[in-house]
Amino acid sequence: MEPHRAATSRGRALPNVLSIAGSDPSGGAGIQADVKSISANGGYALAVVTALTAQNTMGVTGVHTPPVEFLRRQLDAVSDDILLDAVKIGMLGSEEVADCVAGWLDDVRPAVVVLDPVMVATSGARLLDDDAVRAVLRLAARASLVTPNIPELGVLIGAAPAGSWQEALRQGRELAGRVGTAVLVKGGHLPGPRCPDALILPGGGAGHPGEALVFDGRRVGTDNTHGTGCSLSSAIATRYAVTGDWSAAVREAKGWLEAALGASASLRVGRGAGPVHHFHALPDPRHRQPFTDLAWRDTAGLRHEILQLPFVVGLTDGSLPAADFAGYLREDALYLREYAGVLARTAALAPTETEQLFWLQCATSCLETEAELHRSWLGTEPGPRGTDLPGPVTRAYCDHLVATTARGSYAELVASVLPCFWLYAAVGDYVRDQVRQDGGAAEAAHPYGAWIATYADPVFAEATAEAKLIADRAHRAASPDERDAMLLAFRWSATYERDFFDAHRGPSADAAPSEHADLREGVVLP
Ligand SMILES: Nc1ncnc2c1ncn2[C@@H]1O[C@H](COP(=O)(O)OP(=O)(O)O)[C@@H](O)[C@H]1O
Ligand SMILES: Cc1ncc(COP(=O)(O)OP(=O)(O)O)c(N)n1
Repeated sequence: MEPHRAATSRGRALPNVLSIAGSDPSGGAGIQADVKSISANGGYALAVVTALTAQNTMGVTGVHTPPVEFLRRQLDAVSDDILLDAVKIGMLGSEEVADCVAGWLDDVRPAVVVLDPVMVATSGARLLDDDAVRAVLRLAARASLVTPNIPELGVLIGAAPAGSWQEALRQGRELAGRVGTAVLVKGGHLPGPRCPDALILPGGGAGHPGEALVFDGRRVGTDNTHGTGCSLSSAIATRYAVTGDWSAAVREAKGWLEAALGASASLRVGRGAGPVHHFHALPDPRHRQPFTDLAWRDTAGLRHEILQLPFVVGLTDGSLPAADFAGYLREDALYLREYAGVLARTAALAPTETEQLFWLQCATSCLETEAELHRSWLGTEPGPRGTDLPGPVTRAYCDHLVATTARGSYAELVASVLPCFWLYAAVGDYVRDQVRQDGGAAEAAHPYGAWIATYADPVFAEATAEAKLIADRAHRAASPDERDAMLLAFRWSATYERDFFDAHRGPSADAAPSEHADLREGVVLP
């Protein structure tokens, strides 16, 4: 057996780790899982394919093994050129393939070899001929570590699969003694809430031959265990190449795999036993960008729709009927009253005094704007609470906001209140710019010119900018689930903003602009 040599990668950024294994086109096991696992654990992955399987999460439907001469060619091509810090061996399929790999190992003598003696897939499909077991044992004697699962361990020592952890450890010791190689006994196939693995070094880690170093772990409640053996052995090979320490390599690889199993539900691949999430530790690319960039891009379609709405077109070219504009202002006043309450609740959840004060000031200015809308534009005083009922869109929008306050996440709430600032400001800027493009005279003569001029309020623009900064800050501090919830909350509010504009175009939409001349300069609406 090749003595365990320390990793040769020290001084290089990443160790070169070669996987010699079969292909699983569904990506969860085999060489595809190995490449992901090596990469996720800090190695540079190389891959030599022993066999092709037709496979998905439900099972294996076929195996095709290319001529072994070509396998040897692949192996030589890699080792002639590249210094290998570790080799992981997976599915071999036949005695001929196993002997070909053994011959190459004898010629190249890589520093570290981890052998996962793949025999049967979780689905039950055979991935190794019966008469190839002896060839695998010959290969095991050339490896640094062998990682059989419970049934494979039984086959390798010619016994029935162990029915208990103690029995598995006994079998592991027997295998280590027979092949003179370290053995990792894996508890995945045994029942129970724990999922231990144990490392048995044939020479004994601390001078105790056959001593088992147990790595306890919890059993993750998932069916997504396709490729756990492939992923674990590749991760151990990589971490050993980095650390030069088997105990550290197993501990780190096992911890990584447990987290990959825990995150597997987020992948949703196939209908059977799904893959683990090899890259669970990488930040979700969606979350590396500021929330405001993500949310703005996410709602591009909605914003485009808003600018095409008859209400916005009519407001811009002055053709909006007075009744529709008045209806819009009335609903706006009702909305602002409830929105002020939502902002006050946002303030209550704010993590800093500065943010708390900001939301409270916004709530106050909403109530002032509501009063101003009534006095200057609608010719009424704000009525007592509950006397004037909002329309269905306003009701639904406010209910969405209030429901978000009830869920209690500050980040989600900030995302849900933001479109009212930002979309209103953006639509306002658009309308003002469109009207200005027609020249100052057109602006002065515009039936809604006085209203449109209010869009230029610098205080509101400042508040919008501050609300965006707060949303980005909350997003950075949020959990992945909360970040998803933020995006969804923003999208819902943006949808209601669109519907709010869309609700204010009545049957009088064809009316001539001259009917609205009385709206200029804040003249009281009917
Ligand atoms: N449900 C689970 N929760 C946590 N770890 C698991 C689970 N299933 C398997 N493992 C771990 O995955 C690795 C591979 O285990 P095992 O299923 O025994 O091998 P194989 O995938 O080769 O059949 C081991 O480290 C084992 O402890
Ligand atoms: C091509 C290929 N190689 C190996 C396996 C078995 O992988 P393993 O990690 O033991 O996981 P399960 O398939 O047993 O879940 C495979 N299926 N395909």
